[in-house]
Amino acid sequence: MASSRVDLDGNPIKPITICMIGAGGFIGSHLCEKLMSETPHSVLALDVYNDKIKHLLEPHTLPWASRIQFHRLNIKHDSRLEGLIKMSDLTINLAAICTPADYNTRPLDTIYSNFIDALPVVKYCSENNKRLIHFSTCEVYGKTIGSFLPKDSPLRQDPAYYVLKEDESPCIFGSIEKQRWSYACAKQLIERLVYAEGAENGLEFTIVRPFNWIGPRMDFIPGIDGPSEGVPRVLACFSNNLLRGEPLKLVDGGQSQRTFVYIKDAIEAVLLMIENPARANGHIFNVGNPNNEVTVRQLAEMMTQVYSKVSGEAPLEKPTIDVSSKEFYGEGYDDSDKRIPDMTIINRQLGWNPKTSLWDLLESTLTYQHRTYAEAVKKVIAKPVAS
Ligand SMILES: NC(=O)c1ccc[n+]([C@@H]2O[C@H](COP(=O)([O-])OP(=O)(O)OC[C@H]3O[C@@H](n4cnc5c(N)ncnc54)[C@H](O)[C@@H]3O)[C@@H](O)[C@H]2O)c1
Ligand SMILES: O=c1ccn([C@@H]2O[C@H](COP(=O)(O)OP(=O)(O)O[C@H]3OC[C@](O)(CO)[C@H]3O)[C@@H](O)[C@H]2O)c(=O)[nH]1
Repeated sequence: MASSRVDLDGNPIKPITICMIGAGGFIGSHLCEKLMSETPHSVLALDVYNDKIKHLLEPHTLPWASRIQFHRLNIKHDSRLEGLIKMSDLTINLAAICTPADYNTRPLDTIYSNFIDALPVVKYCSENNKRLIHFSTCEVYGKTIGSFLPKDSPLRQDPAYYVLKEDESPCIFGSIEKQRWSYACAKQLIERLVYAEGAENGLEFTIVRPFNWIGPRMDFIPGIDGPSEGVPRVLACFSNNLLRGEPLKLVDGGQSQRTFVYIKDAIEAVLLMIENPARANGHIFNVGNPNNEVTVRQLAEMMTQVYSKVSGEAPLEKPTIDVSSKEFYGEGYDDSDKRIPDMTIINRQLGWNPKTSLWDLLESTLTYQHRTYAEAVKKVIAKPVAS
């Protein structure tokens, strides 16, 4: 495996050590899995949790045991961080608060997590001449230009008004009291800082803008492996509703549009960035699937159908219910209207294209959700409520 790997230009790929911050999360767990099963690279996995990568860490007889090391640490205050970055060839920073329910209700934590806490990571990489892959977000684009046109304007159909391009599209956020944008704004500023370190101090960097990557292990099911009152991202919210046999909640009518990409397709793109530094350095990449666009309402309808297929349970007569954003997320929520990634740059630099249709990715993901959670949810529902 190690000797036969070549990069996109035919050069042999040397094994490297990667300092992966936030390795215990959704994306980190899939990236660790890929690196362990298909590459010779080593990972220093940093996170406050490791539940999602336990299967890669134990037992110690696993074939990759010598190539992955977990370090339980909080990057907010841990003096080991610089040493771990120095020991590595590449740092990948995934650590963040990145659930929209937190952006308007915990704006300070959101801004600290996505900007302040990332500062030392950028600084240590720059000072020690270490390459950095920093995870940003598609949310830095905010709203589309088209969303400001009159509802009946024909220009709304023109891709120039909605397709999001790394090097051309503006970042359009709402007013300051719409605290939803605290996350996007913090991510935008850290992107600018990384970019400036590249321009002024020669930092070798790549910035990734994920467009709604979804799949197994995303977030948590409230009351099962996360807080009962917690609000995860839409895949886990809708999975939770389906597992409990309750209607899926459509925020403000579910009219917002998203493109969803299968986590396993997206991880292929990250691996290409890791192994092709000459093609990836200095670039910002959209990583998404422009062919998988739906409104949130359509997503709910499709998930209802797919879940019925994989669980064998008939769908509810009324599978969705409308809720206002104020009721669901609280004061200060706002939304991105539409997110279609332009794929020119990632295509040109890395030749990457997503493969999996929305139906197929939902089928494998909901099969996982049903297998992992259905029994536990049934038990919780069956428990009599204490009076
Ligand atoms: N999943 C997506 O579709 C998506 C979309 C846009 C952007 N992103 C970005 O990708 C990155 C990873 O996202 P994810 O979906 O895997 O989220 P996640 O919440 O599953 O993973 C983040 C991980 O970072 C860890 N972490 C947070 N703060 C930390 C700290 N101070 N010290 C140590 N560890 C810390 C968390 O414990 C968690 O395991 C984030 O930066 C996010 O903003 C993801
Ligand atoms: O029960 C629900 C939950 C959510 N919605 C609506 O679905 C849309 C998507 O919501 P979600 O996936 O939670 O988050 P966003 O796409 O808005 O934001 C994420 O995008 C990338 C990332 O940066 C990290 O993943 C994050 O910020 C939205 O319109 C919700 O209102 C619903 O109707 N019902």
